[in-house]
Amino acid sequence: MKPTIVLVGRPNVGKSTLFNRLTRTRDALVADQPGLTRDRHYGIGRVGDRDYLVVDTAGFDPVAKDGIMHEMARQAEQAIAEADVLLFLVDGRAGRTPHDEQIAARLRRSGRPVHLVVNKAEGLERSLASADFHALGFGAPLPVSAAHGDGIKQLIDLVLAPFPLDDDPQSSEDSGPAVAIVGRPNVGKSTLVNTLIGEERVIAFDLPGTTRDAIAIPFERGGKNYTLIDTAGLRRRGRVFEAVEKFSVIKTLQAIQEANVAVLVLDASQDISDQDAHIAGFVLEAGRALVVAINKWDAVDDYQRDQLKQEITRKLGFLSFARFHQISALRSDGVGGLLKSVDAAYAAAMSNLSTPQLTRIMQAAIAKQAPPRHGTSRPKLRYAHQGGMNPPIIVIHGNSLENLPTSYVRYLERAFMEAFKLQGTPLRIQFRTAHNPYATKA
Ligand SMILES: Nc1nc2c(ncn2[C@@H]2O[C@H](COP(=O)(O)OP(=O)(O)OP(=O)(O)O)[C@@H](O)[C@H]2O)c(=O)[nH]1
Ligand SMILES: Nc1nc2c(ncn2[C@@H]2O[C@H](COP(=O)(O)OP(=O)(O)OP(=O)(O)O)[C@@H](O)[C@H]2O)c(=O)[nH]1
Repeated sequence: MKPTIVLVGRPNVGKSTLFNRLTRTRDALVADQPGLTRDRHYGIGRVGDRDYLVVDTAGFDPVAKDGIMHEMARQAEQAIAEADVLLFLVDGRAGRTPHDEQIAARLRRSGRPVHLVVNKAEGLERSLASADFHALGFGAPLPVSAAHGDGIKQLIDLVLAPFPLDDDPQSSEDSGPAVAIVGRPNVGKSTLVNTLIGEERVIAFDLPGTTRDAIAIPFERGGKNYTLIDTAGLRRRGRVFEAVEKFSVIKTLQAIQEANVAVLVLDASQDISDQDAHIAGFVLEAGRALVVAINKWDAVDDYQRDQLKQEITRKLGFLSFARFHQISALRSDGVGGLLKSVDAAYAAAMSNLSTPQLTRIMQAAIAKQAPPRHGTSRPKLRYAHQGGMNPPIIVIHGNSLENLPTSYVRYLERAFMEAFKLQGTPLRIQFRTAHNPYATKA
């Protein structure tokens, strides 16, 4: 499972700046998707070859006692409890403050590994930047500049060293696709799990070795095998599964990462909320295959159904690659169809795309619409091959590819999606230019 890094520190020390820096590479992958707004507090990131989740507790002031500040404090507490690593940020320019000391005392009680990070350290002498902060009692402070990017790679290498490198989810023919059922609180996730995999369909499963591991529950339906990925504390209580822990964004993100296919559950009786859109955005960022279940369809009238359809188009337009199903988990309506789409999305995500075919489709797309000129030159696309699965990655080689506008990249994406019928999975295109073999754009 990918480690979760949680950023804590008093206001203005640079937590959001560090969060943005740590999630920037992933940002680029999903930039310019119409309608997609990113969650400013939870993200997926990669530095070097390390993938991780990162949580910014910005605005979650752990010392506040009531009101909105209290709710934010509650979220910060939850994030601290679920962290694999805490980064305690302080301001190298402002020096140590009483507020830093309060936070230090709180973090010491958390029992989680804490690294003290001195931000805004650019241009400061290393010893000067650190001396004052030793007294906080977290060992040698690590100087960084979130704004300039200094010391970030070293920081990540150091704090993630104890965690094994984690591959993307693997599936075998025996266990079938790994499926995560995700959605905000109360949309009917537990009900859907029970409808899908009611007692008789569950194959024996082991509880995880450590609390960090996700639980994988194998089940069989319609003669096919699936594995349900659950990190949200789903436990068997007698005949049914029940969520024993409260909703957790971190655990939702972890489940998405561990799965081949995410089923996003929406509640037809409620408006589409930012939280729905954010969870959908994570699926896209993680590159997972996706099926959307509009649940509680039984509980809404025609007018509400119409309204909901419009809202989905408006707020979740960036999910046009996915299939939507109207279901009632409670009445077990539409669940078979949902699973068929899970199978199809999984197959699309795992497609083998042959080099000659990819190159042919690319050339046909270029013949129909050439890439726009950039200055005096025109980007030249030479050939394409597959660079990965789940999501399918298409690597295009050529010249001046860094000058391709995003709109043209989207055009190519659509051409590949249509030609290979890749419904249900996002697709990534990476570019390798002769001058700069590592430039990527998506
Ligand atoms: N000099 C310098 N300034 C920085 C650095 N990182 C952040 N800042 C500045 O510090 C200020 C606060 O940064 P934020 O990232 O908003 O701080 P924050 O901790 O998220 O603040 P809250 O959202 O209030 O919790 C901004 O003006 C940033 O530009 C840095 O590495 N060097
Ligand atoms: N009318 C109707 N109600 C449903 C349906 N599915 C679930 N519900 C109800 O919605 C409520 C929430 O269902 P849960 O399955 O507990 O929702 P959840 O998403 O697991 O909730 P959390 O555990 O809080 O994340 C319960 O009262 C269910 O009975 C449905 O298809 N139709």
